[in-house]
Amino acid sequence: MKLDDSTIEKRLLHLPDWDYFDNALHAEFEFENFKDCFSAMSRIAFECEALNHHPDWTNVYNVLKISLSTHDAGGVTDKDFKLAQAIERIVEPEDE
Ligand SMILES: C[C@H](O)[C@H](O)[C@H]1CNC2=NC(N)=NC(=O)C2=N1
Repeated sequence: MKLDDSTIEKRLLHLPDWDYFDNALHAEFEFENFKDCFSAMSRIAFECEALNHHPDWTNVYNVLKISLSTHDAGGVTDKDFKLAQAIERIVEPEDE
């Protein structure tokens, strides 16, 4: 079920790397180099398969841009927050 804007904004208070616009959650992560970036991407890919939920993402060298939305629902759902949290645990483990 698509979440409403105020629910999304409230839940984003716990995810400071993420913004909400264009009906999706967005984050950008910068790594030391391509190897570190792609390594994080492959770890994220396993989480996506486990959750059966997949990001729109782009990678240029050491930068990873991720957008999360639930295509079937036409907006942001709990699945997107679950995946955003899983991505945070991979990319920013020291924040846990
Ligand atoms: C059949 C399968 O469950 C769907 O295609 C899933 C897979 N991953 C998905 N990922 C995202 N981001 N949105 C979806 O609607 C979606 N649907």
